[in-house]
Amino acid sequence: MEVFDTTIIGGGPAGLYSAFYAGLRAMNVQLIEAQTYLGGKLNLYSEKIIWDIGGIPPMPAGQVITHLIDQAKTFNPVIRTGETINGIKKTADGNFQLETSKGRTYLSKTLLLAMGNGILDPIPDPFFTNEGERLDNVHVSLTDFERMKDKRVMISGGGNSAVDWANALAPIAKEVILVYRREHLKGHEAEVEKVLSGPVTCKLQSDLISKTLTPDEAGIAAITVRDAKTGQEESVSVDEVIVCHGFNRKNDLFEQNEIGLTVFEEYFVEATSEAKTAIPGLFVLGDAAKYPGKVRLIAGAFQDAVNAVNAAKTYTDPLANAKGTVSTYDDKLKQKVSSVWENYTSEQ
Ligand SMILES: Cc1cc2nc3c(=O)[nH]c(=O)nc-3n(C[C@H](O)[C@H](O)[C@H](O)COP(=O)(O)OP(=O)(O)OC[C@H]3O[C@@H](n4cnc5c(N)ncnc54)[C@H](O)[C@@H]3O)c2cc1C
Repeated sequence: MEVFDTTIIGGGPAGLYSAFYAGLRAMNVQLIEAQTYLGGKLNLYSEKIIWDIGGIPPMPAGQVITHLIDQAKTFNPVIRTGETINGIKKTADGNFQLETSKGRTYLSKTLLLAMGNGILDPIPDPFFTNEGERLDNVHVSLTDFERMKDKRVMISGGGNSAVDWANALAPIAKEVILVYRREHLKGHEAEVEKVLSGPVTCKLQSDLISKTLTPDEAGIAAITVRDAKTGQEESVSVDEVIVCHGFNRKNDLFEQNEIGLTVFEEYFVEATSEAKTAIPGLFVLGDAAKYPGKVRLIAGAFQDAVNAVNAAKTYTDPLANAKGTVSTYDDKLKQKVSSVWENYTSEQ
């Protein structure tokens, strides 16, 4: 059976960038993603404009995913989607043996844990269903902005996602009404400030009491909102509803491994230094990692990926350059560099 130099668990920004970087370091790589699609959490906000990745012009997260996937494929790693790692052991000769949901077994010299907060499924809320049936105008994520044009959109929730959606939809929707049961919104200060001072109608410390369905009972036509401070109730008519109540996280791997992999603090794996964990050959990166100063952003995932790959590289080849400086004059890269250069000059 083929033994990979490294196996990356998770196909979000951390996993995808490390697939590229490990290829750059001449490693034999496989990446395994539980969902049937790549991109990790970016799929939850694929229409949101991302503007905080250095050197990349502002673009929707969906487009960032496309670029990440293209880059990840540069050195032809094996990429498997729709397959969950649900067991890890060590073999007598020191390799990791991975068991997957498809009943397959893979061998790998090192493991890069890029599993974010685990496999995410929206937390179900019966309020937004009709006798258990999903309603047509209720969404937990958006891939179709056009649909929101000139609509009255109610957002339920007050965390990062709710705040981001409110700001993103305000310029195109007829009205955005954000309802949150707490007093303060959570999220980046600038984004929260924008919601509070912009055109979004904010109903804080408010609860959703009851709903009126559309005549065909396929969607929600209006929601009664109660102001918890005054007790006043108001029926708000809506065209679309976005529910941002968080996600259930599945992280069975922490219970289903025989290598001593444990959760350090809720959903996180402790990195000792430069993405190293207490388990030799196992490295952690991206949102899954916990260490002082960890930044849970795409840019943070990229830095973790470089450190994790360099650590994995020197684990498999102790004589390899630990800092991972890769010259574009390297034989392996010459051809790629010249084709990039040709494309660039022909576009000028
Ligand atoms: C609403 C919202 C808005 C955000 N906006 C920004 C922004 O504007 N800019 C920014 O820089 N960051 C933003 N972030 C943060 C950014 O999305 C994360 O920091 C980034 O996605 C982390 O990447 P990751 O690869 O570590 O994890 P994830 O993106 O979570 O990917 C982890 C992947 O691992 C897979 N996985 C988990 N367990 C297994 C298993 N056992 N087997 C196989 N696969 C598994 C999961 O399915 C998932 O695809 C935002 C986050 C949210 C929620």
